[in-house]
Amino acid sequence: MRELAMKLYGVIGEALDIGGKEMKESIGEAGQAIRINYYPPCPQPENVLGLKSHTDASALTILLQGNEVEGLQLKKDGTWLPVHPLPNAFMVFIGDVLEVVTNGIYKSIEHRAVVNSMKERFSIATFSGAEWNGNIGPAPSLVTPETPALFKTIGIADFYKGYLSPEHQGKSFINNVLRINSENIKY
Ligand SMILES: O=C(O)CCC(=O)C(=O)O
Ligand SMILES: [Fe+2]
Repeated sequence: MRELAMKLYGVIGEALDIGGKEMKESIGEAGQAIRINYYPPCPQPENVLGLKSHTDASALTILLQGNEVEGLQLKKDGTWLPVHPLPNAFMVFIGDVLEVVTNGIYKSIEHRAVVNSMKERFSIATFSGAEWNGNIGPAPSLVTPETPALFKTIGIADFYKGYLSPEHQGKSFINNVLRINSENIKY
């Protein structure tokens, strides 16, 4: 999974014309975490969420929908869209770290999981994140006089502290704290 994430950073760096090397250096020696989510059947699925709306703090999340039960939803233009599970396919999400590193060119995706009244569901998410001791900020080549830095550069430990603090919901940490001139942003 780590190798796959590193390959994807390389390809994203090429796509942004900054090269894979700078993209990988901006993320640093990527750390890995894994979460296995289990959603038991729920008799009143309309009253609960399996996982509330969030963006991942990772740079990239590689997700396997473990059985072929629908539950994952993505927010697009303000509407929740279901993601039909495909057998043997990984989903790749952009996380908040990659939004910051790409200076807002790649946007982290808001997603959630709903539950099913009859069927259990499980998913396996691997999170590829930034180096624990490093800093996180826009990749240097993506900051130019025409495209000034949209985000501050901060230590990754402070990044996770902010992401996890209870007063922040969804993308409010990167949008309200890390974003420079956040008053100009329309949500
Ligand atoms: O269960 C899913 O499909 C989503 C899991 C997820 O978003 C997460 O673990 O961060
Ligand atoms: Fe997630």
